Amino acid sequence: MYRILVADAIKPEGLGPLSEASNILLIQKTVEEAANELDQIDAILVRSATKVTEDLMNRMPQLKIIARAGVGVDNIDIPAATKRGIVVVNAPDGNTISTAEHTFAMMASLMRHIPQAYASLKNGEWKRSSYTGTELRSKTLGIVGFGRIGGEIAKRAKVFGMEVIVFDPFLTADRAKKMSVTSLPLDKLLPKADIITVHTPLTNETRGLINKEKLLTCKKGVYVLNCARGGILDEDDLYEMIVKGHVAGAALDVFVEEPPLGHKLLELDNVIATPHLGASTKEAQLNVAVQVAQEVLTYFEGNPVSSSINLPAISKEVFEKVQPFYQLVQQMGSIASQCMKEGIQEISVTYAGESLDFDTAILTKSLISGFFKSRVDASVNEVNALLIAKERGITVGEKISADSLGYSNLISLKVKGDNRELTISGTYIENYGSRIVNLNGFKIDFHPEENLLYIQHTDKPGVIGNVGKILGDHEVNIATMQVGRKEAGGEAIMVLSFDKPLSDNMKQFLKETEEITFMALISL
Ligand SMILES: NC(=O)c1ccc[n+]([C@@H]2O[C@H](COP(=O)([O-])OP(=O)(O)OC[C@H]3O[C@@H](n4cnc5c(N)ncnc54)[C@H](O)[C@@H]3O)[C@@H](O)[C@H]2O)c1
Ligand SMILES: O=C(O)CC[C@@H](O)C(=O)O
Repeated sequence: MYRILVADAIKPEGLGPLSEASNILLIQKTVEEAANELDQIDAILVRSATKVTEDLMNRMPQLKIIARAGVGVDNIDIPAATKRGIVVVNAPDGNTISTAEHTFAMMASLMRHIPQAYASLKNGEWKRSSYTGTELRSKTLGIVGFGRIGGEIAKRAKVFGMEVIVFDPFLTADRAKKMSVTSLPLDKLLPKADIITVHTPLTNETRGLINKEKLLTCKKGVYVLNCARGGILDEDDLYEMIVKGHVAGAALDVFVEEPPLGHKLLELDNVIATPHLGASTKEAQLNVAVQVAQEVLTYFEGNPVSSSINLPAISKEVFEKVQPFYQLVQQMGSIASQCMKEGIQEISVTYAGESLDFDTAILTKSLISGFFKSRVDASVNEVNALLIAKERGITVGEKISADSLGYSNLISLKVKGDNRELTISGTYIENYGSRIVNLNGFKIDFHPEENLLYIQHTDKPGVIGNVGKILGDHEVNIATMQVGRKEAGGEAIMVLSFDKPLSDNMKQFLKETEEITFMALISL
């Protein structure tokens, strides 16, 4: 049974797939309310209120996945989660439209003083001339951060007859052209814009991105908006620039500290604000809940998730292509690791064949996690596998080869240890499953079963019979046996599978067969 803590207000209708699953228990409590059961929690679902710090993660030793019902993950300590092998997923586009619409509503309200006029009217006043506004038409809108929300705002601005200029260091010329916007460096955008709205994530680079120095390069009378994350617009600098009359007004949905109780910016008449409402619509909340519920379910079904922050992003089409190889590579990594019980310097994997024609990074991570699971512990997964390899000074390489040796797909692994090397190749055959087709240069063909014994020996009459006899004498039933050799009388291998795990003692008995040069018990 997986225990999932729903720590923030997430729309229950969206959690249907989780509440219907028989192996999942949903616990709707805050972290404080669940204090006594944190050590049993497998997944946590949050919005922006709960801060998932390293300390909180330490109180949750079983935690496997953190799901953010929204976009921004600045309330989650991603490096700490990655180190622990905890997958972090979000709902990247479920609230895009709502936030774009909210930003637009804020912009119109700011330019027409709607909140101030409303408050005045409610106060019994009728001050029409005090609230003369400015049209949006023909104004230049500067969008800083041109991702999903930035793009939706541009579409709406164009319909209002605005000119749109954007700054985003990762924007391609192609997307700028498709969206009919002018892409400019930040220092060129700022002096041109009548209104500036920021839509970047909050990172070390974007914290304070728009500060006093930058605001001074803007037109006198510029309007600014922040419906992304508190701190992208430096709050102290913004306050000063408004008070000095350089900035005409600001619209803020987000703050460095939330709630921003007693914040000096809220005292200014030309600052309008909402309490982080960008994503607060029925539609967005349902969308994000459905998206994260599906991701968590996918994860607990043992399948790769599609919107992880600390794993490579993977589309539905790629997911379908990856799935057949996902377990095969983990098993290959695990076999290699159990056959190479020594210090490892290098692991390299080669992908060949048409059915492996996708970004194989996720497979390499899965393979490396399989390699480390038997060495480190079960908390190794695709999230932290490469980090663990790096920490241990192991180089991981990935190559694509045109030669799949006649297979429709072929994955080959080479592990270089302090004293030996090991190679292993596997393939996935539709309707037939995973096969290991080469081990240490020996052609072979076996299905990676749960309990295996790998023996390398001199090719002599009686060796196979002797191994069978020793196992039989100890009441061990052989389920399958595959043999391979390069040439008669040279080195040969056998791979045996069993219904039950083989005890370590059996290795001692088998070692008496002097032709055996190497042996490894493998459990998958
Ligand atoms: N107010 C709300 O309720 C609410 C709701 C949803 C999202 N958000 C926030 O809105 C922001 C944007 O969300 P999104 O879904 O559009 O994200 P996105 O990832 O689609 O877009 C962000 C864009 O910022 C760009 N960027 C990154 N670093 C930059 C830099 N240094 N300078 C300029 N551009 C940079 C990226 O290239 C990307 O195109 C995020 O901060 C998110 O947390 C707020
Ligand atoms: O949970 C919320 O309402 C805020 C969501 C928003 O800030 C986001 O980043 O998705």
